[in-house]
Formats: sequence, structure tokens, C-alpha cells
Amino acid sequence: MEEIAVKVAVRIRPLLPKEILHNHQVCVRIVPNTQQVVIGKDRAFTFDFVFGQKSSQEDVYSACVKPLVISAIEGYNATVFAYGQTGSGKTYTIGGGHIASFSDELKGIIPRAIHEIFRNITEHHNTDFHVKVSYIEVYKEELRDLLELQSTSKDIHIREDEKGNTVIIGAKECEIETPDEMLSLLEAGNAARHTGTTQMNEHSSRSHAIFTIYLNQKQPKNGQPSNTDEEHIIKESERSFQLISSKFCFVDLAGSERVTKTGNTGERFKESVQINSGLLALGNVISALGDPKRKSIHVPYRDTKITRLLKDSLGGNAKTVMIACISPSSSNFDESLNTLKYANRARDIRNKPIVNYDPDWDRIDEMELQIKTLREALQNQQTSLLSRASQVSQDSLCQDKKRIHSLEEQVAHLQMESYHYKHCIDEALHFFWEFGDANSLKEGQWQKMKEWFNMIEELQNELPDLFGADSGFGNGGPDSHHITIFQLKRELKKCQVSAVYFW
Ligand SMILES: Nc1ncnc2c1ncn2[C@@H]1O[C@H](COP(=O)(O)OP(=O)(O)OP(=O)(O)O)[C@@H](O)[C@H]1O
Repeated sequence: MEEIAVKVAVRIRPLLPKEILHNHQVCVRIVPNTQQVVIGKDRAFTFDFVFGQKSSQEDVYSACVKPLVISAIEGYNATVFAYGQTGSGKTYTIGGGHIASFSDELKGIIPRAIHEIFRNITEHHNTDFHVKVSYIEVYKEELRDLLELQSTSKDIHIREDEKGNTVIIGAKECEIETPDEMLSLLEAGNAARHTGTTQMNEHSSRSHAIFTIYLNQKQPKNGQPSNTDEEHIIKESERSFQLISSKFCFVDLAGSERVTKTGNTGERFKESVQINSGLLALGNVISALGDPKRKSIHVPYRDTKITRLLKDSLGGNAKTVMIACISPSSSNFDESLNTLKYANRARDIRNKPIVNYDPDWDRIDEMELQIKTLREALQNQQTSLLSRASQVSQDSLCQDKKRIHSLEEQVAHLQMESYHYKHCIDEALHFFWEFGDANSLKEGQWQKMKEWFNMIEELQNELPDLFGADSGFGNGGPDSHHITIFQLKRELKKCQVSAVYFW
């Protein structure tokens, strides 16, 4: 996995009207055509990007943030965070505050990124995007949902998933369809954020704010042509997809401040203490991560909420840009020098960005494929069962035919035998009639003769077909044999018809 450094930009804001009024001197400058900032006479620092007093919002956005938007669309997590002394221009740069009152030119990073993200979404015809947004703040070490103000800090928790991603549980995630919807949530969240007036800044942010855009994309796996390409239309059920989930965090940190200088008392003083301790903890995390022996050093992420929230952005799997904001005024020399040192340490942090494929989706994809294969196997089995059954029916029909044929032969044989016996009986009968009248027979012989005649009569009644209905002992003969064969053929026909009906 490739390691890349956290990129650090420095932005020097212009002198403010009141600073000009008080004749403040400028103590910071940029060395032309370099990425160097010099503070005082000769303290020089090199950064990835440097922006002077004349740099526009668009300059900052397109150099530092636009590449991160592209990365987020590709599936990387991205973070941009603004750090600096109170009143140095963090909220202005990030795009907080009352954004609707700004002209397009003055709009900060978040509104620009929102438009860029939606522009990219409309260009990716092949991909289904689901966009969500959450907006929370850490105020006096408590989490607050800026999109659901009635929820309490106890409802929101910070967790880490199995991949080391920071997950905010319990914060409202709003589904978004258009850039305007997202901008109005940003505006509403900005308005709900804790701000206050201090001597250093009329609209000072008293909290760390994190605006997160979640991008879930369902896209065809590599190598599959687009369905907009008419020659390659693939059935939806046959396409295989991958799900990529990334997030883009925009972090506006509360400003570091010297309590003596701000003149804060009461609630503002308590806020200052919390803000400074959070930023100190963040400084410790940055120092630990930038330490060459960092693998053996404990990184104190768990010390504060803001360090826990930024864990995957600092030393994790995100692509991260830090924008250090400084005031040019010599009255803020010490704070600006501190910010430059702090920012310089952040350049040593190495992250390991990865594209966030959703393994659950891969499993679903795999299961869908298995179901498809099983369905096909089941269908094949049904077809082969049917053909086997029809083979069986053909076989049994053949067997029936054979059985009927052998029965026919048996019946013909019996018919011939019975015809032969009948012939013998007829012969015997004629012989007895010729033999003489009853008087020539003895009593016993006459009795036997009568019994014999009765037996022949009974047989005639029982087997009329054999003896023939119209004659004494009938003339059954070969005709009755044909009748039986005809009946058997009829039975055979019935068998054939019922076999065809059954299958
Ligand atoms: N690059 C800039 N160009 C013009 N004005 C700027 C610039 N940066 C900051 N300002 C102005 O400076 C003032 C302080 O800026 P901002 O509120 O953004 O500071 P901050 O660092 O967020 O302060 P805090 O930490 O107290 O919230 C604002 O009036 C803002 O409009």
C-alpha cells in the first residue's frame, strides 16, 4: 500500500480594515515562484502550496481541494482541515458562515466542492450515486448535531470500523439529491454553530465543525461496457457491480487563542481553555505521527474528541490537506510563527489511502451469482428428469405391448385346445345318440348318461362364447378365437391412449 504525505498549504489573509486603521505592519511574505513563506526577517518554511494576500478563493480551491474531490469520486476518503489562530481566515477559507450573503467569487471551499461533486456525478452515467451529508461540531468537548439540534451529545458517539475508518454513530445523515439541498443544509448548520464575539474576531467560531459528504456508488465492474452504448446492452440481471463508499470531511477547527490577548472571561474563557487543549492534543498527534520513530511511539488519538474524529485523516487511509491560515500582521507574529511550525510538522505525516470497496456488496454479488448457477442447475435437472420420464413411458409401453402379444398367443392356444375338446365332445354326443335308446341301457348306464348331458349343458351356460349361442353345443370354432383377439386389441388400444394421456 502506497504511503503519501499529508499535504500542507499556507494561506496568508490580507490585513483587515481595522488592522490597516491601526497601521499594522506585515511580517510574513511569500518568496516569488517558490512554495516558501518567510516570517520576520529570515524564518523560512516550505509547504506544498502557498497563497498570499491576493490569492482568491478559487486559487485555493483548485490547487488544494479539487484533486481531493476527484479522489473522493474515485473512492478514496478525503479530508481538508483549516488550522490557525483565531481570526486568521479559517471559516472564510472553508466556506462556513453566512454563505448565502457571499458572491460566487467569495464562496469558500465547501460550496465549490459541492458543485464539483454533483458535476462529476452527472458525468458518470454508468454509476448510481447515493449522496448523504452530516454536520456536527465539537463544543467544549461535547458532540453536537448541527442538522438535528434537539439531539443531545449522549446520542452521538465516535467509533472505528474494522478498516480503521472513523464512524460517527447517531448523527443525522441527510440524503441529498441536488447541490442546492446540500447548500441549504450547510447554511442551516453554519447558522446553528456556536459562535461568539471576541476581541480578536467579531464572529469567532467557538467549536470545531465537521461537515461530511458521504458518497456511495454502485458501478459496473471493470471491463463491462456502458449501457448507454447501444451495441453492448447487457441485461441488468447479468451485470456485476461493485459498491464503493467514500467520504469527504471538511473540518473548520476553532482558532487557537491567547487568553490574555483575547481578553476572554467567563464562558468565553472556558471555551478558550477547551479549544486550546483540543488543539494541543491535535498538535501532539501530529508530532507523534511526524516522528521518524513513529512506529514505536504511542499516538494519543484518544485524548480528545477532535483527535479521535481526525484519526483516519491523520495517519489513516484518507487523502488529507491541511490549510494553515495566518494573519500577516506583526501583532500576530508569535501566533503565525507557531502555526507555521505546527503546519511544518504535519508535512511529515504519512497516510495510506485506499479505495473503499464495500466487501459486503462483493459478497452479495457472489451470492447472486451462486443463486443464478443453482437456478440453472435446477432447470437442467428438471429437463433431464422429464426426458427420462418420457423414455420410461416409452419403455413401459413397449413392455405392455409385448405382454399383450404373449397373452394373445396364450389365448389363441387355449382357444385351439378348447375347440379341440368341443370337437371331441360333439363326436361323443353323436356316438351316444347313435348308440341306442334309453331302454337298451342299464339303469346305472342311463343315469351316468344323464349326468354327462347335464354337465355338458352347465358348461354351455358358463361358456356360451366357446360353444356358440345358437347350436346344441354351438359351433364356436375359429370365429370365437377372432372375437377374443379383437377384444384384446381393443384393450391394447386403451392402454396406449391412457399412456399418451398420462405423459
Ligand atoms: N483571504 C481573506 N480575504 C479577505 N478577508 C478575509 C480573508 N480571510 C479572512 N478574512 C476575514 O477575516 C475575518 C476573520 O476570518 P474568519 O472568521 O474566517 O477567521 P477564523 O480563523 O475562522 O476565526 P475563528 O477561529 O475566531 O473562528 C473575517 O472578517 C473574514 O472575512
